[in-house]
Amino acid sequence: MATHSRHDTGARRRPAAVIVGMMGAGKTRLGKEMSQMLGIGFADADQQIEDAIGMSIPKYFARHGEAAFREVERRTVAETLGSFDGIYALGGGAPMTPAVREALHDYAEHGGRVIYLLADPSEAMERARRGGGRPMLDGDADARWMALYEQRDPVYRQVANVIVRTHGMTPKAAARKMIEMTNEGIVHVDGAGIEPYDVRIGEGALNHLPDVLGAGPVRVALIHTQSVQRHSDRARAILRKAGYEVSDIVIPDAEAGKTVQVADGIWQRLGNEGFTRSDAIVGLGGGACTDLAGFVAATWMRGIRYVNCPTSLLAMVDASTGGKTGVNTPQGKNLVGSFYTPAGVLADLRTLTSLPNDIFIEGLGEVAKSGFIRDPEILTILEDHADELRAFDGEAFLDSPLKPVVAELIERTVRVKAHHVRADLKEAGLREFLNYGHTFGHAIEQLEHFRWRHGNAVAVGMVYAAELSNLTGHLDRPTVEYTYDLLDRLGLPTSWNGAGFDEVLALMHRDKKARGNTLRFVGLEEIGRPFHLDDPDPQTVREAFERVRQQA
Ligand SMILES: NC(=O)c1ccc[n+]([C@@H]2O[C@H](COP(=O)([O-])OP(=O)(O)OC[C@H]3O[C@@H](n4cnc5c(N)ncnc54)[C@H](O)[C@@H]3O)[C@@H](O)[C@H]2O)c1
Ligand SMILES: O=C(O)C(=O)C[C@@H](O)[C@H](O)[C@H](O)COP(=O)(O)O
Repeated sequence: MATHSRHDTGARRRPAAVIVGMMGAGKTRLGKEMSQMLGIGFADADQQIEDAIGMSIPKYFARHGEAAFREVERRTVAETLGSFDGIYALGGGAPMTPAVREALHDYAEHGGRVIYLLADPSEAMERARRGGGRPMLDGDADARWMALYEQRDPVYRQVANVIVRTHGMTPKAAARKMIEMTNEGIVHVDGAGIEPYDVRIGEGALNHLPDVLGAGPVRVALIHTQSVQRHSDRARAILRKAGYEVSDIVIPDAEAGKTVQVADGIWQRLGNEGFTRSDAIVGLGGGACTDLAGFVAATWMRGIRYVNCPTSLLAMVDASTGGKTGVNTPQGKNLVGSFYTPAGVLADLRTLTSLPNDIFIEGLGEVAKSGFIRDPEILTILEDHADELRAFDGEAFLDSPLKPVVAELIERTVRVKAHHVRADLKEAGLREFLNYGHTFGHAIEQLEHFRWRHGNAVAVGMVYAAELSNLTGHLDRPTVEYTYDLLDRLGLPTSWNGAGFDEVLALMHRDKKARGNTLRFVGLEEIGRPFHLDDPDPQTVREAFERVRQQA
């Protein structure tokens, strides 16, 4: 499980995954299957306890009572969580003990995966009955099982960070799904004014859709573009299987879909199809689609639940997280919108299999931005893998050595985004650093009538910001040269000559960071140290433009 090693904080051993769930859910069966597939060990808490007490659990229960049993269980679980590195299945009642919950919470906080195995109740009841020897089911077994389920289900949901539904699956298919869903990166986003949510990055992340949407919505509007039909078909199947009524809404591709006219068409459909406040929206596509879907969610009945399923690299690393939603107007990019936080972000790496090479490369622009403003390790990874990244081939991606590299770049970039959003949701200061390269970049997009892709425009915008920082005496020349060199190696543009200075300047004055007649930029003092560059000398603003243009 590659993801876990990324979170390792020391030499301490800990399970690759812990499985919780009701009696009869298949924790032992599927845990063994997972451990065989992964070639790692398996431990079952009930078996460990029976070995330790030297008798069967029912006998121990009868002699010493439940409280004594729970104490042995607590000790066993605590010890195993700190010393075992295979798959660990817990007894159904273990998470009901507060100390076990705390230990699981600590384990999950340090990157551990707690899987709630959610089987179909009738299947699980039947298995639990067949298994016998379960003191908690004494009497009417099915009624007892149901009562325990009602008690325990909310607790399992609280301790787990992965919920896997196995209804109708063979044990092998279920174990494969469990491996897939645990082997993913999770970035938690919280902060003032933010209902906390997770960004999940991995193959099969779309499987989380029902659990992120929850039981509230009856209807779900699945907003997507034609270009991602294959993936929206998969999302629709997952949603329908979970019992939602799905409205399929196809919008125009790219920036053409990010308009108030498109939003209006969707508002009309939601109205005609009876969408209420408890219903939900899923935006599946590139950043233009998730921006638009979020905007519709923010405005429909003043705000309904939404989940983003980004399918381009750029949307995975940036657009889908942080709650900036909006549309463009003829006067500029993203001029109308709202800060509105998603309920979750599911970045399914499988969707990248259909992503064209040039759109993947565009996404590297925002990845590099995050390296420049905060995480230099991102730049090192980009340097080390520039040739392979530049040669990205979606069809070969999932089986290629590039997959873990891209997964790590996505997770690191999302962490940079989460850091800024957490501290400053509504962009009063720190969050503006995420706008590095955007003042000039947005002007290019507008002047090129969106024929230039966002990430490419931001790449040139970063060159402009680096030159401006250099001209104002903040950034050394080698770092400016490094910016040109790295972006160039990744296949990103570093110059632009599409319009005159006055047109660019007029658009930069309309940037959202501008105040009154004052231009405001994000500059760089050194890699990892952005700063607010307010009201720079007009001559320098022009000179930086000339430098970027001269290269073209
Ligand atoms: N909200 C934010 O915080 C934020 C952050 C960064 C960018 N953005 C916005 O995001 C947009 C740019 O995002 P983008 O680069 O994803 O552009 P995009 O949405 O235009 O997608 C690029 C192209 O790739 C296609 N595509 C996407 N995923 C695909 C897949 N898996 N297979 C095949 N084709 C696929 C799209 O249909 C489109 O043609 C801009 O509008 C930008 O302003 C928003
Ligand atoms: O999340 C942010 O904040 C950003 O600035 C991220 C940018 O990369 C992104 O392009 C965003 O859409 C720009 O927003 P805007 O406020 O400049 O329109």
